[in-house]
Amino acid sequence: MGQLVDGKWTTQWYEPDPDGRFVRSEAGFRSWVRAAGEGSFSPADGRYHLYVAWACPWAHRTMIMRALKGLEHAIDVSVVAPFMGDQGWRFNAEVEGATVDKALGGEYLRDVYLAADPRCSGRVTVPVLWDTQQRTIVNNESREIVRMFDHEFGGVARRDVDLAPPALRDEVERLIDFIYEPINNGVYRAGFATKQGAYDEAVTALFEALDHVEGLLGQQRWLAGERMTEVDIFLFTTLIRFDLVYHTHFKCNRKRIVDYPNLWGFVREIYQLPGIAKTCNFDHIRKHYYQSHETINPHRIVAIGPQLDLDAAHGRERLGGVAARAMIFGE
Ligand SMILES: N[C@@H](CCC(=O)N[C@@H](CS)C(=O)NCC(=O)O)C(=O)O
Repeated sequence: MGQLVDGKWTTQWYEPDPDGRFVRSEAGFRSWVRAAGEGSFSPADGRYHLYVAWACPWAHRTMIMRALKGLEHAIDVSVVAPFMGDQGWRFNAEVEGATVDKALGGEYLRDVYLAADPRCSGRVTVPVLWDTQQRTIVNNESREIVRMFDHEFGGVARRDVDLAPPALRDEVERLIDFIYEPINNGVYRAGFATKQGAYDEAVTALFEALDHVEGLLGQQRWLAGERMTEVDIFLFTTLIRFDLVYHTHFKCNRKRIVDYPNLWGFVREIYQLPGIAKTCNFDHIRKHYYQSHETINPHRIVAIGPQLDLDAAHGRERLGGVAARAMIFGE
């Protein structure tokens, strides 16, 4: 684990605030691909390249949106190896499920950042959307990459589905914000806390939010109501990792997701959609978390984890609403 400072790699762990709280830094590349042709990044088949880690919930969001929109043919993907050591994310095609850097051929993910900006400073994170034409990073913030795939690649995408439609847009934004701090980032805030008070604060807010969402998903099929939207993907990528790693490794162990009938059914409905199971690499998820965070797990032992029956009937039809399979795949 490390970061770039003025183009130089430094090996340093996350710096907590004085109260031991984990502080996540802002993504640095924030340009947009625009369908309307404003600006210099326009959508095109084969032009953009996506860098991901199968382990990472933020990268996972973009892989799910790519699959649901039918963008696999248009946006190729390079996958880093699960272990993130002192040198940061690394490409190693000898590890099953990982690839070389197909766009640039470098050894480390930081080489992609340095190709975009030789004097780059900041954390070297996945996901990264790379433009093969201008040879630069367009964006490295998952929320924005998801939105671009959803709205800006219409001419290229094989499936005509909108997961943040105008009538629901404000509600989707509100819900994305609502789940971000206590849930998506909350598991990290619990896991990376270096003082008891910081951990207590994070883990309490996390389970309060999960309890709330459990109640909501007992009344309606999706977070924004009748139909699946982007925010359901954002919740899913945290929940699918929860019982395997966050529960044990990040000490989020008041309950498991399987103990929440509505959350667990919700996870299964999304997991069972065409193309989603193959975006869930449980081997990379387990190895990445348990092996990479030496301060939390110094001997890097990978915990066995529970056996999850993700293919069991999800039973979400009883809530009415729109089945995602019908909405997206017309089945
Ligand atoms: N805000 C970013 C966060 C991305 C992020 O933190 N990714 C993690 C992997 S789960 C990473 O690459 N961390 C490397 C580091 O912090 O050095 C997003 O949502 O895209």
